Amino acid sequence: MTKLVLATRKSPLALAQAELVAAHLRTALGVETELLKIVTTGDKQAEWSLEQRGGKGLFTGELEGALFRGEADVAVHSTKDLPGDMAEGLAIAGYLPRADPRDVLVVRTGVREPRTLATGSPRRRLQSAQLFPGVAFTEIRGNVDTRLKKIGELGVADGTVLAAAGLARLGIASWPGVEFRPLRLDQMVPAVGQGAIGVQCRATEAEGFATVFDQTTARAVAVERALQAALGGGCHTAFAAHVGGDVLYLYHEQTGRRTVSLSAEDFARPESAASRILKELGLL
Ligand SMILES: NCc1[nH]cc(CCC(=O)O)c1CC(=O)O
Repeated sequence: MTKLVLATRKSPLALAQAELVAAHLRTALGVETELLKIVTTGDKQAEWSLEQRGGKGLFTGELEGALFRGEADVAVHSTKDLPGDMAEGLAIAGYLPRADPRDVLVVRTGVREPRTLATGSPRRRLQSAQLFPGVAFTEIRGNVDTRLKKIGELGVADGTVLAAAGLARLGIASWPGVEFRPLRLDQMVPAVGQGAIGVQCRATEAEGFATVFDQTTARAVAVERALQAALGGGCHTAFAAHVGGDVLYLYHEQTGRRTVSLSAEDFARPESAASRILKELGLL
């Protein structure tokens, strides 16, 4: 097989994720890869509020374009940033084994209970407000290290919330001036696909990757993404779903946090499972 061109964003986290996929493809397929680094709209607009502008596909659209035009063979994404409905003609080739899916509360050293949190994510804001009644929120943008500096050095807020997987992939186990406190799945339900690196390809080539990626992650993420698609919301609605083993953790602003046991049949038919579960919760 010839070299595969792998499209990735240029952020440090995206590059770390692309290297993991490149290494995996080398081991699994014996194929070498070449990185095509792309600056996406989301990267250029660091000062925008994602909620105000609508975050859908901001980090993924340009990578998908490279696949369509044949400039890249695969695109690497944080599954969390992938819109629920995939562009026609593209498919998920698969996922790397999911890393720690939890969110981590990052607080300035010494802060016991944060009174201000810097996060723009409605999912994190609403769930944090239940953990810390009365907490106030501010926006925060930028790469993970910028965010950590804003809390530890600049004190723009008492804390923020970050994905454990992102911190781990950047090799950040500690940071000056802050403490990391991982939140349990039942305290802060992770975003759909959080911790899973997704590999996208042209639909016509998906079969070639059938046995290359992680089936357990695919099975879990299929249910999470089916729920997201059925609700029709992008990544910036206050909705969260995470499947760990046979348990679905769900958060919706109308229902709060819920857990649902999943059957083998649910995993075999994620779309039917999603609509049944959402109907039972009164969300459809
Ligand atoms: N919102 C940006 C984003 N997209 C994916 C991750 C982390 C890595 C992952 O979830 O796989 C992050 C950073 C964060 O939310 O802390």
